[in-house]
Formats: sequence, structure tokens, C-alpha cells
Amino acid sequence: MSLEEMKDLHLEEKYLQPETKEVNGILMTKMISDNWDKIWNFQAKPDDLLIATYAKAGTTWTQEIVDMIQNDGDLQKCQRANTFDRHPFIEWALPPPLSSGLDLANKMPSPRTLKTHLPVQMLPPSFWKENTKIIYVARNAKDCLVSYYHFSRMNKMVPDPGSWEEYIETFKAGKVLWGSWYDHVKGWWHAKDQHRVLYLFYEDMKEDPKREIQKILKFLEKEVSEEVLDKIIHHTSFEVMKENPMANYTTLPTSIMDHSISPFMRRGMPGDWKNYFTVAQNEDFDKDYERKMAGSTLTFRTAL
Ligand SMILES: Nc1ncnc2c1ncn2[C@@H]1O[C@H](COP(=O)(O)OS(=O)(=O)O)[C@@H](OP(=O)(O)O)[C@H]1O
Repeated sequence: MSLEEMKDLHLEEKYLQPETKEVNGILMTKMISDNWDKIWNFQAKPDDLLIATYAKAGTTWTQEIVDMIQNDGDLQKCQRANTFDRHPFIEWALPPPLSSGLDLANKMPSPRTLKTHLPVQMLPPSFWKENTKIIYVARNAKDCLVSYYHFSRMNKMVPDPGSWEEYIETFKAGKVLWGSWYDHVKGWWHAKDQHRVLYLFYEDMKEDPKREIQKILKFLEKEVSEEVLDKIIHHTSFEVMKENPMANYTTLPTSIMDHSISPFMRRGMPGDWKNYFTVAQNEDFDKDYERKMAGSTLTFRTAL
């Protein structure tokens, strides 16, 4: 769809604040649930690259880094389309005239870079069979929660979050789209040892983007000059991406994403949760967190 057409797009009411339905115990939109057989049977290819994340963990950021690497730092090429058209979001099912992730992916020539928020047990099995490379990005729970809360207020294609107090409980219970944060990060953490998964952390990317981009380069078996590397670091900084219409979701009509409620590129800072959690909410969250993460070797540097 052209950018002009996109501006005039009006989705039918029924697709805004959508109905939800569980698939294998995980909350999804009804459209994803209705299309689940097709999604589960998606055919991955050995030269695909999959970017997998829990929602709001740094997906778009990683997409931009990967695209810049794949295009040797050519800015113009990376401006060819919106992130969501450059990298099909495999399970995201939408009504026409919008393109669903599967349609986009099936039309796209190889090598493809794809996006998913699916928990590991729900990844279409062809990804494992084809031994596709996967970059997983994890972000600490509280910042994910804060980001997801604001996103759910501004994005009319996901359920309304309710009040801040209500949302903390909804998140802890995993009753948000794509399910429990705790199960998601742990599930993928476990999978990384058995498959070609590069497991990255949002907080590490923020601390030292150069070091983390170099990890991605190694994983993709790519090399770039020092000059291109600097260009990638600059172009994928929060400040630059916030102003990039091909990455900041501002090309969508406000009836779908209303950036005046909260911008998609909102804060981009680890530890922003401290501006939202009360002392009591924080203590309560931490107790629950310890229980849910007990026994896992996975730790987050700024989680607690
Ligand atoms: N370049 C860069 N640097 C740092 N942080 C960045 C960057 N790009 C996006 N972001 C922040 O990532 C959050 C959005 O996450 P996702 O892209 O995973 O969202 S989505 O699940 O794909 O909708 C959202 O986080 P919050 O600001 O905390 O809400 C974005 O601001």
C-alpha cells in the first residue's frame, strides 16, 4: 500500500480494540486465532533471518540495525518502506486492504528478514526444521510493561490496557497479547542452546551499541568498514530513529496509532519504569518476579 493510501485508510470499527482469543493458552487477537493453522504451517527457509522478541523489547531497533547491516549502511535503501513492510510480522493478521504478515512474507523474495512476537513453543516448526538464524532480544520486565502499557493506549489494534493499576496485574498474569513475559524470555533463553539463536538484551544494546552490533555482524557472518559501523550506530540511535518516518510508525493513520496519546518512539531508556511504579507496586512486582523467575539462569541487569 502506498503512503498516500495509508494516510486515508479507515479500518472498520470491529478491527479497532479487537476481540481476543486464546491459542494454546496464549492471548492473541481473534484474527490471529482465526488464521492460526496457516501461521503454524508457515514455511520458513534456511536463508531467512527471524527477529523474535516479546512485544516492546526493541524489535524495531533491531530491525533497523539488521537492515542497515544487510544494505551495507545505505540509508536510501533502508528508507524504501516502513519497517513493517520491510520485515513481515509473520503472525500479524489484518483485514484487507492491509497486508497480513503471511501474505507479505510469501510474496517476498529471499533472503527474507521476518519478525515475530510468538513464544518459543508457538513458533512454526519449519523454523527449527530449516535451522533458520534467529535474533532474540529481551528487555527487562518493568520497562517492557511500561512500554506495552503506553503502546496499548496509542495503538487501536491491540486491546485497551485499562488503568495503570489494572495493567500491572494483567501483565503479571500474562493476560496480554503474546502471553506471559516471564515464560517468553525463559522459553527463548532455553531454546538458544539448541538452535541458531543469538540472544541479546535491550539494556546491553543501549549501554554499548557498537559491541552489540558487532555481535549481530558476527552472527550474520557479515563485515562492514569502521565508517559504515559508525553510520549504523548513528542511524539506529533512538534520537535519529524517532525522527525517521520509515521506522517510527507515524505513516499509519491516527485512527490506528495515535502518537498524540503516546509516541511509538516514546522514551527509549532503561529504567524508565522508576517514573511509573510506586514503591508498593515495585515491591509487590519484585516478589512476584522472584517466584516466576526462580530456577532460571536468566538475569536482567536493570530488572530489579
Ligand atoms: N533506537 C532505539 N533505541 C532505544 N530504544 C528504542 C529504539 N527504537 C525503538 N526503541 C524503543 O523500543 C520500544 C518499542 O519496542 P518494539 O520495537 O519492540 O515495539 S513492537 O513490539 O515492535 O511494537 C519503545 O520503548 P519505550 O520508549 O520504552 O516505550 C521504543 O521507544
